[in-house]
Amino acid sequence: MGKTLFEKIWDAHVVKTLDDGQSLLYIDLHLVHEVTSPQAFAGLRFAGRRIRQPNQTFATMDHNVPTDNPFDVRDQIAKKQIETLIENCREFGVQLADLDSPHQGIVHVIGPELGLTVPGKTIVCGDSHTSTHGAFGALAFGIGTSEVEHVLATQCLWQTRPKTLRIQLEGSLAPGVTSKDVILALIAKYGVNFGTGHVIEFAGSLIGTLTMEQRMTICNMSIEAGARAGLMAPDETTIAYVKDRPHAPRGREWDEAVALWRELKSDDDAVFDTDIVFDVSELSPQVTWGTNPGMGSGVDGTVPSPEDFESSVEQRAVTQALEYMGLTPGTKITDIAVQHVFIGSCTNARIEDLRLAASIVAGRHVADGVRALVVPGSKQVKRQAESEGLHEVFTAAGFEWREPGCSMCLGMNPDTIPAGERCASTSNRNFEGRQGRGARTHLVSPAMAAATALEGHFVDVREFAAVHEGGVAHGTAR
Ligand SMILES: CC(C)[C@H](C(=O)O)[C@@H](O)C(=O)O
Ligand code: SF4
Repeated sequence: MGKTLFEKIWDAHVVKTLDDGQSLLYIDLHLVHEVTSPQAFAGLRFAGRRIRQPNQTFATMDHNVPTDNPFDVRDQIAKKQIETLIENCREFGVQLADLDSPHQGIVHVIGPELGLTVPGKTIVCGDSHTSTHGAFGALAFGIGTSEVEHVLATQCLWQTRPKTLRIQLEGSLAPGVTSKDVILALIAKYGVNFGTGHVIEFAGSLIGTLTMEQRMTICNMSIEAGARAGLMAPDETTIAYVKDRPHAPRGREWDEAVALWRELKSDDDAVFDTDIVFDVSELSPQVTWGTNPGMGSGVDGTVPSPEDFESSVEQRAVTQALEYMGLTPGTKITDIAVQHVFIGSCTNARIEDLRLAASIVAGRHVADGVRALVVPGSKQVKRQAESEGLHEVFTAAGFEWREPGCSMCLGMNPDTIPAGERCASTSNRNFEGRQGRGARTHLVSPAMAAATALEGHFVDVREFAAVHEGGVAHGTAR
């Protein structure tokens, strides 16, 4: 019997397996940020240990960074975490994309950008959206702070072998529908737990048509389906993306690596624990109406009623969600007005996301009463966007143009939404209080966020001329 992609990477990294099924995995890349690392470094220091492989450890700061002025950290806890990361990296010899580094940015944006993320690697970070890196055919998952310490000290990690789930994405996306809509629709259909205990391999004919950035958006949110990780087999698009990036292999090492990467795919006769086929051709742009990423519908839909759901557990969850969100069943999604729009986060703050949003707002203006923010995912994304003049398109339209960081994705820095107000957000989580106490988050694609900012309420981006003129085909607008 053949092997799945996951099994190939897993088997190549197992150092030893115990009778109870736990395996010790070798970790190729350990990404670190300021929020989940302080106790881990403190533990190392306490035990008098050093880092096993400092060259395979890379740190950045993102969650706490104020995006109006990164050097003016007003919050004392944030300041302490940022300073502590700087000290820890110095003491333990870890490479750090500091606030003044040209490489600083959201950890899941900079890993791929710098060529740290490559096919076949095992990648961990004390952060759930580490699943993003799976788009390269790397086995990448989030770990807790005590595991961060374990990996720092040993470069290994104990894990139970997850099950495998394949999702075959078939068909092609309509103009204005993006990979963000694919993952939101999948989670809306199957729920936030369907991936629990599994590593998802996204396969099917759609993947080959997507850019790396679009693929990352899907893998980023596989964690919101409950999965341990999301994976996609590397192909020529992956290889072209990685080539010549600062940390990518070079010369003979590159040739050898590419030869191995071309073998990294599930064998034809590989068997998955679960197999799903999902047709994307009829998808509409998605908008979440509730308080988990699975509570969503097409923009052409309406807010559901608790009675539309079968189980009493779901009915209660929906009742509570609608109350928190201040929504009435039957309301058209397009009748929901927003006061804030956030284009950013590790899900959708890469250059293609910004190009797509800019193509929609170009020459137009943000609606009255709407505050709109664009927060590039990294310094590199920001530089690239500015070299293309995108910042001018955004600022002329009334958007704020910020410095890189997690920003409004979560309320750990000054960018928050006031209680009771509504935000169309390109991020990945819409939990209660996620963007600030009492804040109401609606998850959407960058195209939808841009269109919503202009109208002041949700609107079907497929009605925008830019979508049809410039070929805003699932997010590749230039
Ligand atoms: C702060 C961090 C631990 C957290 C995570 O693990 O995902 C954050 O990045 C998030 O998106 O909620
Ligand atoms: S951008 Fe949001 S989801 Fe991504 S790492 Fe930061 S807080 Fe987490």
